[in-house]
Amino acid sequence: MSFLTLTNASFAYPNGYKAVDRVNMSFNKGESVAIVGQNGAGKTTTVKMMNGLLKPSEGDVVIDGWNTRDYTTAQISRKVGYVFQNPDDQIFHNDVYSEIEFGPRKLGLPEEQVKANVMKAAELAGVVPFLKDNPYNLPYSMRKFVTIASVIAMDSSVIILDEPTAGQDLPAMERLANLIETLNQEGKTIITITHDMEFVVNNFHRVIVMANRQVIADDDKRAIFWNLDVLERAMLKQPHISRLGYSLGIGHNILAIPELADELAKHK
Ligand SMILES: Nc1ncnc2c1ncn2[C@@H]1O[C@H](COP(=O)(O)OP(=O)(O)OP(=O)(O)O)[C@@H](O)[C@H]1O
Repeated sequence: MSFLTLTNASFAYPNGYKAVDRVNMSFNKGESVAIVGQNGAGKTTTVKMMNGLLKPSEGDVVIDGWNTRDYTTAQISRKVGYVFQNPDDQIFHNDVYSEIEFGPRKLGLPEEQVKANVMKAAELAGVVPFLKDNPYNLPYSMRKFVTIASVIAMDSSVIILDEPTAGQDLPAMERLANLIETLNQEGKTIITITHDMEFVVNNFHRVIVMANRQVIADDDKRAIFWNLDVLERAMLKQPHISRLGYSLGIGHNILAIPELADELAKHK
């Protein structure tokens, strides 16, 4: 049985706008999944239903046997952590250490465990040198890692990263890749929302495509990035290497540079 399941889940905002319409998706432990689609497709609304920040107007969201209707967001955050798109919507402490320790402390973990969780999360996110700093004295890109650390410190089974690559440089992208791999290896499910198809190719296995408030495809990344009909419907582009292969008329399933090199060698 899946760890997290959305069944015909819809959500309408208080102004009546239906942002998500009968979405079905499910996730197992240890998966890495990217949710992609145009702005306004309903991605953020969907993931906010996964950690109880929003409760479905219709349908169900069930996490590890818990229907989110029956639990508070604080209770659900033990199982599913959500890193906000904008770190400034999440940060509310005056120093990085306090920001990261807030979650595990709220869980009532023993003091030693809180410390261990904070240090592990801070190391993975690369924020150890800034633990005493005020988060608002750090650049935006580093504030994002502070919020990632504060969710990792909760040790939830599922971690959702909403647009983690926005404004990040190469070392930061490497740090992100490393933390995703480490958490996946620990059996955690990592779900991201992103517009960065290279980030998807390099770090995720499965891709869910949303368009116009619904899921239009859910498959292995290779199948998605070579389904040109789905990409067109969602107004998405293939990753660079796939596009190059496509325009050269070779390798109708390639995603990575070594695969393109192999194909080119065959055509010499
Ligand atoms: N609080 C709100 N009240 C009313 N409508 C909202 C609210 N928040 C979002 N919406 C609308 O719901 C739709 C879906 O928004 P959502 O943020 O889920 O999309 P998204 O796919 O995540 O897009 P983005 O990539 O821009 O974050 C958008 O049209 C948005 O304007």
